[in-house]
Amino acid sequence: MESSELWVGFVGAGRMAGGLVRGLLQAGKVPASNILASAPSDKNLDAWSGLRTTLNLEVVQQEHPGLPGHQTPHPAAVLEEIRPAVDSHHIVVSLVAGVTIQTLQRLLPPWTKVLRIMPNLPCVVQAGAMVFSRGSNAGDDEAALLKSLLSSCGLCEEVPESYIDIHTGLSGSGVAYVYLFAEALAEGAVKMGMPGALASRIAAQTLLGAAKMLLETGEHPAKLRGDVCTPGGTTIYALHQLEKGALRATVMDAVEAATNRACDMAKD
Ligand SMILES: NC(=O)C1=CN([C@@H]2O[C@H](COP(=O)(O)OP(=O)(O)OC[C@H]3O[C@@H](n4cnc5c(N)ncnc54)[C@H](OP(=O)(O)O)[C@@H]3O)[C@@H](O)[C@H]2O)C=CC1
Ligand SMILES: O=C(O)[C@@H]1CCC=N1
Repeated sequence: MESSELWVGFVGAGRMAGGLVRGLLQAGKVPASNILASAPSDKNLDAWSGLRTTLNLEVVQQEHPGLPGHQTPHPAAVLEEIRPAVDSHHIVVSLVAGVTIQTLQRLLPPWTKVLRIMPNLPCVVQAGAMVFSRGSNAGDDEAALLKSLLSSCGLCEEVPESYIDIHTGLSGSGVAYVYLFAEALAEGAVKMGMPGALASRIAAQTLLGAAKMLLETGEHPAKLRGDVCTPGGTTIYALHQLEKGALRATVMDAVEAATNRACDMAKD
């Protein structure tokens, strides 16, 4: 499909939807004139300047698929609202954490083509990590279209739906754990006398470089970590402190807590 024929509508104009739009626009995948977003108020719409914004129903009444990105206690109200306008040519894509394909299909007309995605915020800089799963009416064409669109925002893999909550704990939320780590690194350097702005820039570059090496070498992180440890040198002293603070177990607990919360949100 030509990008000029493709319409993308966002029900909910929040931070994650905005991040995906920025990724899509930067990659030239969809013209700005073909993007529409709805919100119940205009408090977040400043970030959407240059794009059209409207009411929920109108997003779906246009000739384009929808990406419901709202954060409400439960999606039922929003899906009930848009349901009358959902047509067989729409592809409904949900990025709502914890809401299953079964729930989406139950709340939409039975023939609706439903896809569920879990993105993360670095989509904004086209370095996102996304997974998606398809509902029973979504076929190869719909999956390929979604993958081609989202690949412009970063890594995008189709996975069994059972992995989506895990991906939420690992990566959707995981971005925040990494920011916390970056902050802690920089604060350690500030404590030792380095100016904060410089320490933050160096912390960010350290994370970027370490991530790039992981991806480009394909090595296990333990191997790369070992390469940094000069025998009797600085790094092993620091790692000993991190192990005493149970960093590894704490991070594993964090992924588990976020994954379990995503599962629980399905029941809210
Ligand atoms: N932030 C992230 O990093 C990630 C978020 N997600 C998912 O994205 C979704 C949105 O999260 P996030 O962007 O952080 O949240 P935000 O609070 O930034 O955005 C939520 C948006 O939804 C709008 N909204 C609320 N109720 C309705 C409604 N009834 N109809 C239409 N729009 C509505 C809000 O409008 P208003 O502000 O005017 O009330 C707001 O613009 C969540 O489901 C979350 O699970 C997934 C992966 C990562
Ligand atoms: O915190 C949340 O619930 C959402 C989902 C993943 C990232 N943000």
